[in-house]
Amino acid sequence: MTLAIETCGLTRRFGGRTAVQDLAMQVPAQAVYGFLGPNGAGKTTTLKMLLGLIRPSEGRALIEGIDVAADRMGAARKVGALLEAHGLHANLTGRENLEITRRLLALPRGETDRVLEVVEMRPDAHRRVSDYSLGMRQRLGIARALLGAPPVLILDEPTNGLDPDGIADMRGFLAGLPARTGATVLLSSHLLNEVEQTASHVGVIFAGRLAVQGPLADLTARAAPGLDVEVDQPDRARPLILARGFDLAEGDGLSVRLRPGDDVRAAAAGLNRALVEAGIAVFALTPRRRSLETLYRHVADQNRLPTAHKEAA
Ligand SMILES: Nc1ncnc2c1ncn2[C@@H]1O[C@H](COP(=O)(O)OP(=O)(O)OP(=O)(O)O)[C@@H](O)[C@H]1O
Repeated sequence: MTLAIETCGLTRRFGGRTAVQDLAMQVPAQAVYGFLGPNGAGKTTTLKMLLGLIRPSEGRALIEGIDVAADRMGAARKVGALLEAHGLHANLTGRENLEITRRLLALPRGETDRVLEVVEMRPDAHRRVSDYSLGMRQRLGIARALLGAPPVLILDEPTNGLDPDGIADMRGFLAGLPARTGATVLLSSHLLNEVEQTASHVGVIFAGRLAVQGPLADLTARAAPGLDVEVDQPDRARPLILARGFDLAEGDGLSVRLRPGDDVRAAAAGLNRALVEAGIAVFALTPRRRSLETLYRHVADQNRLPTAHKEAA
């Protein structure tokens, strides 16, 4: 497997505080890698180390095999980035903004039209950025990251602040980027739905440590199936469920976590019988599909941290 991004023992301390610890990230070429974690987990610090904007305290980061600390400019040539602060000039047009970067990078003239085409913004290129929606600004920021066709794109929360339509558009756009441009995409997010619908690979970071990583399909297949249980006496049902060897997830309601490999239908039938025999009325037993959220909740419980936000939309 060719790796577009690889980190070994990557660690960053701020004073006595460790923001990122011993990170071993592996992003295969042409993946869309969703880098997921709650606020303050260390995502931005990691991205900044990958971009050579801050130095690691220990360990190293490789972009397309180039050590970022040893050859910062060489590594930078392989990467296009979208960070939170765009630095777009609001009083210039979209095209003029791109032209500034194109000239700085000494790229051929046609490059601006090429990236405008990729983000489908040619019809709006002549308008001032001050008249753009947030979604259009994000796209223009991505167009700028695409200038020079770098093999790796690093995008920090690319759907931040977008409306539901904008989020859906951006997801489709990002998921299709590797096929359209051959690039590898690393995107950070605290939104599970976004990552589940966009990414081919996922890494979850908690308190500076990578808790899980791998192809999304493998990770969700590994997630234990679940059952949501609605009864008239949850307080009596709870110990009964635990006595049958199942776990209960934190939160409102009775969210039963089965064991990996458990048959959901057999577990539901057995649980239903036990509850009814105990005189508890069962209103509903709803299987929960294996999803990134199931896995995330499990890892979050193990790390005793709040779950990431579900999308409001
Ligand atoms: N320059 C800095 N000085 C001191 N502490 C810092 C600095 N930058 C980040 N930190 C700390 O490192 C930890 C990780 O922060 P980081 O911004 O990487 O998290 P994050 O996962 O990107 O969170 P968010 O989603 O909120 O941006 C936090 O505890 C943060 O306070």
